[in-house]
Amino acid sequence: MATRKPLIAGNWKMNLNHLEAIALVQKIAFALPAKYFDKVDVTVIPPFTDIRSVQTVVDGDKLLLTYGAQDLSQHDSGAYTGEISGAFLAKLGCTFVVVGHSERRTLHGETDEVVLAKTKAALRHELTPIVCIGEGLEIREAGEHVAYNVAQLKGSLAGLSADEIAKTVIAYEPVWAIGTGRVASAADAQEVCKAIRETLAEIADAETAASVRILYGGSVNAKNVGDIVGQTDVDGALVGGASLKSDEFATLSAIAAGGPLP
Ligand SMILES: O=C(CO)COP(=O)(O)O
Repeated sequence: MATRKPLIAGNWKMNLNHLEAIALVQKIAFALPAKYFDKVDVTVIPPFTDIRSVQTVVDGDKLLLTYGAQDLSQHDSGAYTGEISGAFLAKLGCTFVVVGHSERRTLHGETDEVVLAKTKAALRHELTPIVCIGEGLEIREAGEHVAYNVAQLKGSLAGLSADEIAKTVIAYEPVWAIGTGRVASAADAQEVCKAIRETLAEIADAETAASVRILYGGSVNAKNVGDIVGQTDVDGALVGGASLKSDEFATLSAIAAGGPLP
């Protein structure tokens, strides 16, 4: 079976200006010595306006953490006021780009079709899309969460080749667990992440499914990350609030690396 290196991605959402971003990246780098990076990939996902500054710190200090963006346009250039091209993100040295976060799906009406188009745009520019899916509370309470996530995954990756799917990361983020402090149990996370991997085997192949990293997101912190990333099909976490605290983010990254604590 493929070995999947854990990935911890810090989604800063709309927090921190570019000066605050520089300070946070420096603090994370200080708190997380180089030795951890053999066992965990760590990335920060700041707002667009911070990325150039983050690039300067990462390159200047030769940091091992990577960075990415929270969204991109499905188009490469043109009359799309306010949109950001994947070409620009690639030029800034971004490794990852989040697509289809539930806040974009809900607040900006992004459908699976839009998420698919953005996933394709990311792949065109050699960015790794972190494709987000996740059910709301009503779906969970109705016990329909597995089928719902499988359908959302299929819609968001429809028509991609196995090679393209192999270049993605999938994030399962139950909407009811985001920013609420209500984390899914490790077993809840595993149930859906396992179904995601089985679906990847169906739409791509078993080898691809075994290689793709699947993250859990929703109220992840240093206390619960160990249990969550200990699950067979959970390969890391997409972290919101806790990614804004350097010590906590470094600690949870070290836990995902298998320790010891920094
Ligand atoms: O949405 C999230 C990450 O993308 C999760 O946010 P919280 O960790 O703040 O719940």
